[in-house]
Amino acid sequence: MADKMTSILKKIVEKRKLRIDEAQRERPEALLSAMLSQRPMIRNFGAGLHQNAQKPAAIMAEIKRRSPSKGELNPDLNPASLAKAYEKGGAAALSVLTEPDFFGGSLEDMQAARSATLLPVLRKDFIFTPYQVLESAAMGADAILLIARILDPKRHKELANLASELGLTVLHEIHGEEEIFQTLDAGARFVGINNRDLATFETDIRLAPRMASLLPKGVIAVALSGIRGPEDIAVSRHLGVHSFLVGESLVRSPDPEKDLKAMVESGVLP
Ligand SMILES: O=C(O)c1ccccc1NCC(=O)[C@H](O)[C@H](O)COP(=O)(O)O
Repeated sequence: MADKMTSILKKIVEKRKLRIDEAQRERPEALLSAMLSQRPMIRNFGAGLHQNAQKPAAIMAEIKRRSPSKGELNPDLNPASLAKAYEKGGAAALSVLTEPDFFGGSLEDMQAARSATLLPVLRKDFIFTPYQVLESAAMGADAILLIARILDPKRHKELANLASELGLTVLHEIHGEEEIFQTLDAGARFVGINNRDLATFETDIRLAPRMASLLPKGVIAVALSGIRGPEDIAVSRHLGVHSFLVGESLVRSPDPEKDLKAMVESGVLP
């Protein structure tokens, strides 16, 4: 395990280890492998993401009940109806938090959201074991998140390779420049740049465009965290990032379909 984690990440990972032990007792690897033949047809997660200023913004709309930085966001959230609103609002994909202890999520939330729409789904979790990658595929995810900061380079590559063998797309998350090499070495095609500093919880929406300019051509940058509305999307697009992950502002919205539409349509160049 990488020794570059903030204290919140350490806490989440420690708790996750206990949950993985429980899951392995409940659904051993052999069972997950058997389930693979019955998983739903994989949806193309990467197809909707882009870095084209002329297209509407590509937005992964997130489903999360609470977070360490903001506490309860929407305790009454219904994953299926929120997913439908996101689909109508023009989401490129769904991102569903499945971590239970800090975000109130579950694999059931992911499955309910996915079944309600035709959108591809990212399992948003803290993944650091091959078991979790297999579990994601068996439980119907189309894509997984791999966070560079919680992985050492060897494990990062191993998990990315396994995901690809299982037909899953990987969104690689980085925050610091020093994580770029590790991520590219793991074969990244989609790199999520987290605008939120997980040591302080401060967000800076200019971070993603700055870091995106350091990525090689052909790698798609996705701005993660802290996007509050169409103005933030327009600023980021002006600075060169056109794909986004938006959580809190949509989850708290009284009309997520309308708000998402406004974000999707924001900052398109004529
Ligand atoms: O959001 C947190 O407090 C947090 C703390 C520790 C690890 C991860 C955390 N967030 C996960 C995310 O990456 C966000 O859910 C995602 O980028 C969406 O961000 P936002 O639009 O600001 O809700």
